[in-house]
Amino acid sequence: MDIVSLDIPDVKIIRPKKFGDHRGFFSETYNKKAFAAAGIDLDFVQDNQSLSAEVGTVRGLHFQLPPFAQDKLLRVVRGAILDVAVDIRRNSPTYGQHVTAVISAAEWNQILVPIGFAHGFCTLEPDTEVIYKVTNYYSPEHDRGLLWNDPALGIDWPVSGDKARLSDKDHKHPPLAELGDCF
Ligand SMILES: Cc1cn([C@H]2C[C@H](O)[C@@H](COP(=O)(O)OP(=O)(O)O[C@H]3O[C@H](C)C(=O)[C@H](O)[C@H]3O)O2)c(=O)[nH]c1=O
Repeated sequence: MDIVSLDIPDVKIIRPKKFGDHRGFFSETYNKKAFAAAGIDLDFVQDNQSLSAEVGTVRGLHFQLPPFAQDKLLRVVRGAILDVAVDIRRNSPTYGQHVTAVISAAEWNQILVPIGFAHGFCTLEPDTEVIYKVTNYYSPEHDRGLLWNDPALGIDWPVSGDKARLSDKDHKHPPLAELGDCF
């Protein structure tokens, strides 16, 4: 298993080993002991899966407030996404800054987005299927969002606002300037 930190080092890219043979492949996609040995000691309590049919589907930017804040370990089992994590930890030197990574079935990579980040992605291929583990349960009362295309974030999304496919909810999140203190 390889682990690489992104420019905001709390966000990491993990690539598990993939054992191929004439039948196909096998991969341990998560191993708590291996993660702990790499200094990532998290207890995941819920698995999520989403399918996005169209290229340019944007889900995000989402987070849950404490005490239901979530670390997320995300992978793509079909297709590809541009994944985005925005640092919204008020006292962080990288507050308001973001990192991106292409996460795809072909790359067989994963992204670890810790508590304190608003998370989202844009699909790069049709019928993209994402699976991710979270360290806290879903709590609608603590579910919050940040406006995906807030100019203040400077995120270079691969889709323009008029072409992106979003949920009604995701059109209405506040920009960073109106977010207040969350973490
Ligand atoms: C997140 C979640 C949602 N739901 C229900 C609530 C809605 O009725 C339906 C769709 O939820 P939503 O539109 O929030 O789904 P996404 O837009 O894919 O949200 C996710 O998108 C980005 C990428 C994230 O990082 C979050 O994990 C998550 O917010 O599933 C549940 O029942 N449990 C859950 O944990």
